[in-house]
Amino acid sequence: MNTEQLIDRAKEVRNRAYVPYSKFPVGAAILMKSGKVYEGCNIENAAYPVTCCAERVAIFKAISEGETDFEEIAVVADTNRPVPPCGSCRQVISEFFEQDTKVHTTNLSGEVKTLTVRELLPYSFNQDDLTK
Ligand SMILES: O=c1ccn([C@H]2C[C@H](O)[C@@H](CO)O2)c(=O)[nH]1
Ligand SMILES: [Zn+2]
Repeated sequence: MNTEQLIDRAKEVRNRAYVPYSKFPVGAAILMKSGKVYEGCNIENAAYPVTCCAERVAIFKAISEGETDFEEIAVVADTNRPVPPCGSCRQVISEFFEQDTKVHTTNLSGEVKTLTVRELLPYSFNQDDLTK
């Protein structure tokens, strides 16, 4: 599975987004080190803050299946620039991915901007901060 194929999987799952409020579908696909792929789309709610982003849906699916070895993630939306993951997702990505893991942000025009987790969320709060 190459990056292009992973982006295609993100585009596919984007079609299953539940977005009656924002009408802004997002898709995410994660390649695990095992070769397995986990997909996620954003799922909204009438109580708006209950919404879960595509990235977190995909990550939580993997974690709940006992898979923790993340290789790379692709995120896609219909945006003018490659879609940047929100702050909450950056924090969750940072919790579970190695800091040099690649995050491929993309849009439907085919633009791809690849960042590392570290670049996406520098100076992150993490579990080391919990113990002095
Ligand atoms: O990277 C992003 C950015 C936004 N959203 C979702 C949240 C909400 O459902 C909609 C508009 O913010 O897009 C994602 O899923 N991922
Ligand atoms: Zn998010």
